[in-house]
Amino acid sequence: MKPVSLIQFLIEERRAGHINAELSLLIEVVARACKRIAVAVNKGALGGVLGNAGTDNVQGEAQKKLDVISNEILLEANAWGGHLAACASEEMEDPQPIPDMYPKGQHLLLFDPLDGSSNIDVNVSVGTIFSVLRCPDDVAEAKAEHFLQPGITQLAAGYVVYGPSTVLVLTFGHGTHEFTLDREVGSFVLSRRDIRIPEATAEFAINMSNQRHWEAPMQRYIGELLAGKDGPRGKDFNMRWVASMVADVHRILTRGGVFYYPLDAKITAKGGTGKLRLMYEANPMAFIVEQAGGAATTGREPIMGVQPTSLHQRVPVFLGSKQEIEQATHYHLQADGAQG
Ligand SMILES: O=P(O)(O)OC[C@H]1O[C@](O)(COP(=O)(O)O)[C@@H](O)[C@@H]1O
Ligand SMILES: [Mg+2]
Ligand SMILES: [Mg+2]
Repeated sequence: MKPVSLIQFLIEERRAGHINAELSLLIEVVARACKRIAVAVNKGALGGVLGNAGTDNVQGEAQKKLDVISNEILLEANAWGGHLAACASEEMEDPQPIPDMYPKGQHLLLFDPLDGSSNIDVNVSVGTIFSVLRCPDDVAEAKAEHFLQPGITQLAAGYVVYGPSTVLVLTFGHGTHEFTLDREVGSFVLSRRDIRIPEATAEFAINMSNQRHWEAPMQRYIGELLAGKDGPRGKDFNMRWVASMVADVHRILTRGGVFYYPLDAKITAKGGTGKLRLMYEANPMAFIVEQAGGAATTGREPIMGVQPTSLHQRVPVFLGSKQEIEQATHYHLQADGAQG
């Protein structure tokens, strides 16, 4: 079979009426920016890109040099094309409108420029996550409030994993597709069309060090997985935790599995609502996973049904193989019912 490039795929999607020319350009621009990020990540110590930037982001987290570099690459690439009204990022408190000197478009782009920051310095996979929304009509200057749309309204979502190979995964709501970067040619080439996540799995991903802080239904669910063949589930489960959501989700899209970042007492004690960010981590990943036949909830409701109230809002994240996500969500709702 002849290789299908990302550009060719985007043309096909336009012909099928799944996207318009502006969204196609937006994806091309994001993919090009991610190729530049891949080069920076790949240079590592030789490019002087490792280590801390010496600044904190809006969430009070120490920024790595690559967090800042990746954010700048994405902003610069997207400023001029006429395909966007504004960008919002994990690394910026407020959205950045397209400068007045450039034409404005109809789309809003949200991104986590570098996901898995703690893995940068140890040469483990990191990534970029993005989500695309439509800017409401008649908005002269897009502000945070215009981004506050539930995940169900996303027009596109994707991520790029910078691992042994650089891989882009994309959805427009018509299946989830994977492209691998051909470094010699410099283009993304379709490597899997219409990815499917198996409904059942025997592999889970969670940061077990938080176990004692979890809510009772989470303790119960993971306890049953750990009990394996001897417990109520009657089968053994394996565990993986990369600590880069992109890499953990990519494994799930490759061989099935589930990923959990539940609420815990450490988070709630600080008034928090989760660890992962709704608008540029949870929503795009939920869209990608659901389009591949998986499920994505907060443990209580579908992630993409959550009405955002702020740009950097955090939510618990349960996603992956359907049967497990349904079971874990059922335990939470059952516990809520018993309490209420
Ligand atoms: O430090 P922990 O608890 O293992 O958390 C890891 C999680 O945090 C994240 O790194 C958060 O993303 P950022 O690196 O973009 O802040 C996820 O990718 C990952 O799943
Ligand atoms: Mg992240
Ligand atoms: Mg990040």
